[in-house]
Amino acid sequence: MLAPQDVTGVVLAGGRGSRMGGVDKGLQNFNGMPLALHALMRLGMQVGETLVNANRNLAAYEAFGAPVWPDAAADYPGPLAGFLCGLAHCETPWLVTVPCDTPLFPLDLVQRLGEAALAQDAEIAMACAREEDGQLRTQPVFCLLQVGLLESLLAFVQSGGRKIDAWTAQHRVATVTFDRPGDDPRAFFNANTLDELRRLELP
Ligand SMILES: Nc1nc2c(ncn2[C@@H]2O[C@H](COP(=O)(O)OP(=O)(O)OP(=O)(O)O)[C@@H](O)[C@H]2O)c(=O)[nH]1
Ligand SMILES: [Mg+2]
Repeated sequence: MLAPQDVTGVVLAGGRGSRMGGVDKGLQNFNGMPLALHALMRLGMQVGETLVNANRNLAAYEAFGAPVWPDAAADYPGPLAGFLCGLAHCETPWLVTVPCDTPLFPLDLVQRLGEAALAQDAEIAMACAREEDGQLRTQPVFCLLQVGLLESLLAFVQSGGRKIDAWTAQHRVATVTFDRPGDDPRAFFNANTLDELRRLELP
């Protein structure tokens, strides 16, 4: 088993939130608490250290109590910028990423990704789950990464790469499907719009 103290968790909150009208998505309330704080608390139970990657309203994120780091480049190159930021500030052998907009993600996310990574001697473990349309799809923003991948990711992003799957395909990846009896079918539902956010709040 991967020991929680060997893992740093980063909450990805550095996007533009354009489908939400340009608001800072991580600071929008979900059941009365900012989305990114939900993610941070859920992740904090599963790992030794946590970080937040955000590019706006840094003081609001700092109030959550974890270190906050913005992207090194200010041009919003996408979620991989958050992976880079997390790897650059990670002091443990593994980093796990979660987006700020998926507040119901599994409480055993890190444990199951870690088990698969170790069992398959993988450098990366990625979640896979059923979406609202019923289709199973990889969930590339839920990723467990060996910290030594920083150089590889830096080279990929510097050469213009933006797609998570295109980068992870260069490495040994274990895919973990969260589709067991007892798994919450809504665990990976995310909120891209305010409507989706209100719908996620329903029981
Ligand atoms: N650091 C960083 N994170 C990003 C960037 N773009 C997206 N993300 C994060 O990656 C995750 C998935 O991205 P999206 O769901 O597309 O979120 P978003 O980009 O804020 O929203 P849209 O602008 O509507 O696409 C979210 O947790 C975002 O915060 C970026 O340029 N930099
Ligand atoms: Mg986006």
